[in-house]
Amino acid sequence: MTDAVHVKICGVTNAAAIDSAVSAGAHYLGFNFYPPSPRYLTPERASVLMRDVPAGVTKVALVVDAQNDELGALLHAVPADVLQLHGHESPERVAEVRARFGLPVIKVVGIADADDLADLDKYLTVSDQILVDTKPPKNARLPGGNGLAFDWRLLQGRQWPCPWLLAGGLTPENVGAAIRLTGARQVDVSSGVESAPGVKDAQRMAAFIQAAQAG
Ligand SMILES: O=C(O)c1ccccc1N[C@@H]1O[C@H](COP(=O)(O)O)[C@@H](O)[C@H]1O
Repeated sequence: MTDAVHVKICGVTNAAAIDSAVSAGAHYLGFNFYPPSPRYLTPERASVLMRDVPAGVTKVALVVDAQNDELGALLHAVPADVLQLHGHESPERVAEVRARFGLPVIKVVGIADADDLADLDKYLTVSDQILVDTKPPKNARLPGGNGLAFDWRLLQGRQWPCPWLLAGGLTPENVGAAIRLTGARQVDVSSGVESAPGVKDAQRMAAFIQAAQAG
């Protein structure tokens, strides 16, 4: 028997959403520190919410092209377990962040076509995990969290030497198919389990986790 698929619920913004996600079996919770996002939390607010996350659930701090002073202040304020780098961070920058701040790093790589998979390879030795997400369209307001899927067939037959998560436009309705097609053992979702931008829906989170683990 294989282990259950791990689910990351990204962009939780209040205690009720955290409770629902944890009760439903989320393995990771994502806290968003990108100010333009509807899921943005101030470090002060996030630190209050993160204190009550049970041990065993990984608290991920999502940042976009954050500089060292910003990261230092953030990690001084919040008890994050992992950093998610969701911007244009180079492999050298990922290595620097990991060494300087001493936390495991999830580097996000955006995929639109097969060429983007070559970029992914550059991060395999510097990142603890890779998050394979949809490359944002040029006119997108956000670098992620847009509810857009990429062609999952691009990942068929791929294997990487480090753990990875699949993201981008996942929903309770499509996550099972996405897992079957890609072989993902970890999935990440934000807008697909919301009733409005930034508002997590308890039923959709539970349905998503159930579908992923049945997947
Ligand atoms: O969710 C956001 O607002 C966000 C903002 C900036 C960078 C990343 C963001 N979200 C991440 O994007 C993926 C995919 O989101 P979705 O499921 O397609 O809505 C999500 O898993 C978050 O990690």
